[in-house]
Amino acid sequence: MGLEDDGIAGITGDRLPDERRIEGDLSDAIRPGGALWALASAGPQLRESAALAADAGLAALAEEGRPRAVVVAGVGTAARTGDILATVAGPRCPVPILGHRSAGVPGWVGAADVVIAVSASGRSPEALAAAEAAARRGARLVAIGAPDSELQSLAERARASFVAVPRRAPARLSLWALTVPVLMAARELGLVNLVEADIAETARRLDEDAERCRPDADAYVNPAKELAMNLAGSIPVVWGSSPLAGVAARRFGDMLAANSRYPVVSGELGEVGRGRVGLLDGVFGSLAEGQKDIFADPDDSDELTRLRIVLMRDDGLDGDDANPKPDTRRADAVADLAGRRGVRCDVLPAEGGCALERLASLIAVPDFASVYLALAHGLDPMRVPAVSEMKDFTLGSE
Ligand SMILES: O=P(O)(O)OC[C@H]1O[C@](O)(CO)[C@@H](O)[C@@H]1O
Repeated sequence: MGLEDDGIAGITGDRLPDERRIEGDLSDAIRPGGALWALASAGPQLRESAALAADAGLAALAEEGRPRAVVVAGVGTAARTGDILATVAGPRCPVPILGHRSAGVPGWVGAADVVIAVSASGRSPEALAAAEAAARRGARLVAIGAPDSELQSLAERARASFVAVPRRAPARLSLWALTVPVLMAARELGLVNLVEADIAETARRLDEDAERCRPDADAYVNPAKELAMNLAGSIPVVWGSSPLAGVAARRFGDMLAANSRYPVVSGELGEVGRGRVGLLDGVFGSLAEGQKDIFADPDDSDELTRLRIVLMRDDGLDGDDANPKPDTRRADAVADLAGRRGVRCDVLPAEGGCALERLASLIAVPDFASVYLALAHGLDPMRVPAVSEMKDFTLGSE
């Protein structure tokens, strides 16, 4: 049993959310190792990880020049770091950046490529197999994960760079600690333009958002509690208005599924506009809104389940050479379509002066909201028996 979702302690929790649960005693979640504690440490996590990566000898990566391609290998949150790298590098990046979520590496990977193997625990079979395959094929390898792990031994045997990220929380609560070394490796390769001030500003924003979302701030001043209660009892639909916002939307989907255990639809508006937007006209969209009994008891479990849209809106940044300004028409259209059907749409705007900070501005509050939503249902966000059982099954079958 480790930090990750340990213990099949039975499923506790209440089908109906109750706001009083997040206004009361949250000592379990704020104690060191608890979910709110881990999220509140996002800023320090990012700073610490940047310092560790700076000492990890990543500069050696640049010695062989620009690679043909970069593969970021891992699963779950580790794989999300590859999506973040791709979005921070932007569509004009001269080298393809590919997230690889299954064991090993794609067949074409060879000596001209760089493989970044990421695993918070340092023992996911997918990341280990990727690191092994990269070393065998002579690709440049960087490994990122827990100190004294199998991944570290493998990296040492392959004489590859290893960034030891201390493991203080489950992978999904260590996003920033895992992401920064990936970005810093890509910076050495000349693929992202990330200056120290960007890292400092992003960490500062994470600190400020943690302060706004702190447990003793009531829902009317706490944006995460407010978002959690707006989503309570609904099917959340999280759409991002640009590639960057799309990554944040999928991240919110990960967190709502794992922490709050809500079914979520998430994606980027470019693809959504081609079909998924039809959800607005469906059983949980306009049909539910049309048949809603406005006098119904909100605690009545027969009340129709409805969609709630969370629109992560990124209007881009003037003068950002890596990322052209996104087309904002789809975001306007979705908000309008939802409004005309009576489907609630909360808009979260991206803020900040660089891609990383803008991403953080779309991730921090929703991360907290996913934990508050779990707590409002009496669920323990740190214990997800289905995840542990699934792991046991898959490891057992190997
Ligand atoms: O980063 P690690 O330790 O390789 O774990 C990968 C993924 O496996 C899980 O533990 C379970 O699926 C996720 O929470 C995590 O993101």
